[in-house]
Amino acid sequence: MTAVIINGKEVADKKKHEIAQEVSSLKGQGITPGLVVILVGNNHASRTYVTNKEKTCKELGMNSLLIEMPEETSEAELLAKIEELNNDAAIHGILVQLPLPKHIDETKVIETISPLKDVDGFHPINIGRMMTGQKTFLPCTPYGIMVLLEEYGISVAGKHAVVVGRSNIVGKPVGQLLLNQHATVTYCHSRTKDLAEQTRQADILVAAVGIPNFITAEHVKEGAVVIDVGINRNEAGKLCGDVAFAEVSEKAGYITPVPKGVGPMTITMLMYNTLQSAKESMNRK
Ligand SMILES: Nc1nc(=O)c2c([nH]1)NC[C@@H]1CN(c3ccc(C(=O)N[C@@H](CCC(=O)O)C(=O)O)cc3)C=[N+]21
Repeated sequence: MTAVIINGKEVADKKKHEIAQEVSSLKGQGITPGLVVILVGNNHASRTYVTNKEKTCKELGMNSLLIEMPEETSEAELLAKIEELNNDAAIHGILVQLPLPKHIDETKVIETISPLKDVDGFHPINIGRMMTGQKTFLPCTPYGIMVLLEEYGISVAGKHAVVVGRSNIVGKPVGQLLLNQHATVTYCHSRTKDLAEQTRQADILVAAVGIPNFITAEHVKEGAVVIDVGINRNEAGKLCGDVAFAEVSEKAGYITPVPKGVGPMTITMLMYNTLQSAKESMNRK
């Protein structure tokens, strides 16, 4: 089988167009969605994503504010900045780029962001709401994956989904969203015995490990849907995922490439969440 390549860039462009239209109508009602991105220190990889987020905000007619704080910023200073933004009515979304310098407690930072402005969907209140299937901000990468499946007409109910990786930002929540859509979900991780035996059961396989070429053809059932969440750099400095694309795309039914797969959807869902936040702020007035 030769896999259908899921074009994340194309789906992202379509969704962004819809978001831009809504932003424009919201502006007519006197409100412009505003996103703040806080970058602490100068992690090079973080900077490209941040630039991308700013560019997309502008494209969609939203306000974007980048706050750069030096590496030496204390935890107290960062928390004070977040409190200030929590109380700023012009700001609808607050994203603190992760990872943070080691002297800052990420959990504390995430818990300080108002759940009403937590467009990353990382606050424990929003995670709890997601788990119980209530309406809330969904984490952007998992949400983007669900939108890709929907756009390609891939049904989830009753399917066996296997998630490799159990991070708080991708692995755990994507498994939860798949479960909410009635999949049977298996989580695999570094302590899993005989990984390939597990992954070969997957109708839908999500790779969120952070190791290039970790998932090979032997891990994949013929015709499976393979979602690659990895963002790695190979020896040549080229962006690559967790899946050995050439060999797996000969066996899978559907596959997401890296780049132009899941990545563009992540930023798009961030914009979507920011738009929803702005709309909800109007309803509270
Ligand atoms: N609080 C927080 N929220 C995040 O959402 C967050 C974060 N911290 N820290 C870093 C990761 C990484 N991340 C990406 C977003 C888009 C692309 C993306 O658009 N990738 C393009 C290519 C970009 C390129 O060429 O470098 C693609 O896959 O086609 C990648 C990675 C969000 N993150």
